[in-house]
Amino acid sequence: MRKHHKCANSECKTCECGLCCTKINNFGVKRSGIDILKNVNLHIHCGDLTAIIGPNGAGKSTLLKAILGEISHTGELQFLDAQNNGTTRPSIGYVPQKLDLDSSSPTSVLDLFAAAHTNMPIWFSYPQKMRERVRESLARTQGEHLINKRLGELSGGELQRVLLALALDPIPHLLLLDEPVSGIDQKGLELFYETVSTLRKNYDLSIILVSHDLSLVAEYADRIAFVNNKTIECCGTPQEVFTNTKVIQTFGLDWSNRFRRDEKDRVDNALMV
Ligand SMILES: Nc1ncnc2c1ncn2[C@@H]1O[C@H](COP(=O)(O)OP(=O)(O)OP(=O)(O)O)[C@@H](O)[C@H]1O
Repeated sequence: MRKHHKCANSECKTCECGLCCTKINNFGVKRSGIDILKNVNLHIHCGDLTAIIGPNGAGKSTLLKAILGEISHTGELQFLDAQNNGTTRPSIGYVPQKLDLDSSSPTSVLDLFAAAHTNMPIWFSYPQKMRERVRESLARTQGEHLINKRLGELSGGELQRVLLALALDPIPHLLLLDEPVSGIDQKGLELFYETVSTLRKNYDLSIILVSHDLSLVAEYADRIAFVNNKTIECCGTPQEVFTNTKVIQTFGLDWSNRFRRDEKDRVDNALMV
């Protein structure tokens, strides 16, 4: 049983973490009358990083948006605490794949947090307490120094860290991350995976991460769900998923071709039992 750190579920004071669970039961999504997802079932335990992989257009982002309630779906989203009591809906933090920002806007990182947490007009000077809270939030993702920066001047990786800190304030039951496909270099991506991995341990977070980087997924994910043909075709540990025939066929997985030499070594190490 996983040792209790600090449960992501604020209502769950005594649980041994690893026992809270978010259940996606029989999800279906139609867009413009066409099925995008059908019969999707997934259970996510707190403290687990679950990566969603699949070919382009398979429905990975659609699944996140459906869980978030941004697009309508059939089926049920259920949160069960350690005593197996269902709550109506888990609280959800979300980091989108991209954000369209006006680079000339004067809005700062502090303004963004203030807008999310208060209804103070942004020309007010913020109380010291608010600044401290924002600094603390940003510290979770090593972003304290970004507090006074304008959003438009943040790099892709910095913006991702700010959005991650915002999604964690307050700590949600479930954290949804849609990995950016552009704007972040490999080093920035690795830092992001490391931060996410540490956060899930420290806060026993349930995390769903849509990813396009199979080697980082192999290294950091506890479980992987493979979305293909409108549903989850296979779900399990990295080793189970990356040795699944459908996954191998879909990604043309010949490790020696798919990954650079150094990446291949990392994947092979991550897959070793
Ligand atoms: N508003 C919409 N109306 C109709 N079809 C849509 C709409 N939005 C997305 N789709 C379709 O739904 C399918 C799934 O899209 P989605 O963005 O979820 O895929 P994805 O797996 O996240 O892709 P990628 O890896 O390229 O980011 C695609 O075929 C897409 O064209």
